[in-house]
Amino acid sequence: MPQLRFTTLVEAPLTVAFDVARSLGRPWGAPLEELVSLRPVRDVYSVRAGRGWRWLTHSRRFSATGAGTLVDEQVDWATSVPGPLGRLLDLLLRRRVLRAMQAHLDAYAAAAARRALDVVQVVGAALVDGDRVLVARRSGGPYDRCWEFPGGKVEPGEDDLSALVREIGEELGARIAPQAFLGEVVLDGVVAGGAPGTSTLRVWWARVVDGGQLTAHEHAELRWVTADELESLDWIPADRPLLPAVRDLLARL
Ligand SMILES: Nc1nc2c([nH]c(=O)n2[C@H]2C[C@H](O)[C@@H](COP(=O)(O)OP(=O)(O)OP(=O)(O)O)O2)c(=O)[nH]1
Repeated sequence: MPQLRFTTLVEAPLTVAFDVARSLGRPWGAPLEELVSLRPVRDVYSVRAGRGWRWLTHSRRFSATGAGTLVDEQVDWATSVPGPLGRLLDLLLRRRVLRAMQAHLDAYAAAAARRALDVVQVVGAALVDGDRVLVARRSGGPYDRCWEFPGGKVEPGEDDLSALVREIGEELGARIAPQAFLGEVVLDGVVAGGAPGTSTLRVWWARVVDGGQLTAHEHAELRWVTADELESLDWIPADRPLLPAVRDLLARL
């Protein structure tokens, strides 16, 4: 069965990458049927009886990376003509799909990066020391007394890692070295006046580099916990999907 794959790295959080992809539509002239829509990680569309094809499906997977959202797309189709004529038709369709997707993806990546500028992002650190990770308890606001990853909002023009280093300096009085990207979750609450479900929290594994004492300048409490203690804490609910990645990290180190 003919098939083409495409990979695009979009400078936008998962939610923006997904929402912009959907608002732009698909580069096919025929009506689309939505088969799957799992915001913000996956969707699948199909087109029936288009020009020259019997059917065509277009699936996308959106995954978080430290550099933005990776969008993996796959287009599968079947032609209605058998034999050599069918093979020729397939070649023509392949060229058409390639051209349509390339134009679509260039416009898409640019539109998502532009939209990302309007969405305030949150970054957090999973600070590890030995077999423990630092968790911080919020003080005040809608998540009063809930546990979270220390961090905060990325300021306009700032990149994620600079924001992370700055926030941890302000909140804990410590200098950190980010090590690796751990994961991204959708925040269902309002962040900086934005629509609920638009901002995401992106968390990096990090180490404290200056070896000094950590001080809770903005939190009610700081605690170093083991992997086994993680689940039982009263976390901000949106953070929970990140806990398996933190457990894995602690098991690996
Ligand atoms: N830092 C952090 N924020 C989280 C987590 N989970 C979660 O939903 N949030 C939400 C709570 C807030 O709505 C938002 C972060 O805002 P913040 O108040 O910590 O940011 P900030 O330090 O930049 O604060 P400010 O400018 O408002 O003073 O993200 C988490 O694990 N860590």
